[in-house]
Amino acid sequence: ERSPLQKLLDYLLKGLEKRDPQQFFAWPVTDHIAPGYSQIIQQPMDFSTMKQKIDENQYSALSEYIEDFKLMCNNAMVYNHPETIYYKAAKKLLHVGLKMMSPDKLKPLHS
Ligand SMILES: NC(=O)c1ccc2nc(N)sc2c1
Repeated sequence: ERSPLQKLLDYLLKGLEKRDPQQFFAWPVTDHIAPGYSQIIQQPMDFSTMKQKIDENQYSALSEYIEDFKLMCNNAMVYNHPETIYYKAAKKLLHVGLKMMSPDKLKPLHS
């Protein structure tokens, strides 16, 4: 049932989740833990939602998946102030994640 793209996205998700050991990005952010979140962030995203979208074959290309990853990290850098651990974790995750998924890193898998 898993297409090659779904298998690639599963593999990349595992790599990205490893870089979020505190699980700040594992689940949807609630207004309970983050006051006013749903008013400030119009398009929430988290790893569990990305996993669900992989399983439901909602990604037709790696680029769409990378957009959700960037959305997730950027949301955290909008809602949280720069001095917070959440902002800092998001900034780091974004850079490490994009490096992981860069064309030169993925070329051997593509050939
Ligand atoms: N991903 C986020 O923006 C995020 C995650 C966890 C969390 N916990 C708080 N008390 S604020 C907060 C924000």
